[in-house]
Amino acid sequence: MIVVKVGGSAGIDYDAVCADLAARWKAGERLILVHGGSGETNRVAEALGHPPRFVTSPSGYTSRFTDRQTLEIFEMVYCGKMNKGIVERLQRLGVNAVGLSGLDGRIFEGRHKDSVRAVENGKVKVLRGDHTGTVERVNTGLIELLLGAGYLPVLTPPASSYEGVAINVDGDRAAAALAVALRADALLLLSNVPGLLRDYPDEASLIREIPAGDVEAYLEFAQDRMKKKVLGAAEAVQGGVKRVIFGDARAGQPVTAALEGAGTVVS
Ligand SMILES: Nc1ncnc2c1ncn2[C@@H]1O[C@H](COP(=O)(O)OP(=O)(O)OP(=O)(O)O)[C@@H](O)[C@H]1O
Repeated sequence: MIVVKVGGSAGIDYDAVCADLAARWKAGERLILVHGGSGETNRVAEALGHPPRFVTSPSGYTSRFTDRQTLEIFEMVYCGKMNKGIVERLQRLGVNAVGLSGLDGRIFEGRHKDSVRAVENGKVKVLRGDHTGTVERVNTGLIELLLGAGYLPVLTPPASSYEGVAINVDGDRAAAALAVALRADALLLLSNVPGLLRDYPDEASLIREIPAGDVEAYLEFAQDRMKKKVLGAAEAVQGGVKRVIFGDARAGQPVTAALEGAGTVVS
């Protein structure tokens, strides 16, 4: 079983990702796709007059402040345009894909965090009304039901809180939780960069290998949102996933290339 997470940053070639996935699926490989949608969410939020707000925690992690209106825009893009766009591509390629969010059947479940600590103008502030959380539980029963019946699951945030409230969760860490829960052989984190760069944005500074026991030491090279990807990789290998690969989804055969070792391989 392979869990593939494809991001939502500018430059990602979803046609290439879906064509590669479809070929592998038809050859008999068991796959699950998790996707993001941050770039398009930012664009739509601006267009709707509710621009995105990113906050940085005292420990340096950046996240989207998700008030109720932002959550609704997030759902429009992630569960709507992005999810259905990917499902349509796969259907056209002859793969019976089913697109679901983490809310559906509580595929992804976690605790709702209503407030976030953010550093603004050098001061730590507590912002309330946030709809975020971290995936703590995965409904593997529903995923296995779909896979067992021949459907390729295409999953996206948000998740469900334990009270049934929609929460924005990091897609990379959700994919890591899924890979752990399903005892996946590999987790691919595909985005618009060749992998983890030692000297971002210099693409020649690609880090090719990271020893599984040492992932957190590489957090220092990741800026902003890349930090969550590195954290997700650490969680996956600690949870027993044998290989995590940060790969490039901009062209070619992104899934195959990553599985063949292009990108940053954590093992
Ligand atoms: N050291 C680094 N190496 C590679 N990319 C980095 C690094 N530091 C920061 N980045 C940034 O991290 C981004 C990838 O993370 P991001 O979460 O934005 O992408 P995504 O997974 O495509 O999106 P989504 O949140 O929609 O799933 C890259 O586009 C790059 O700009």
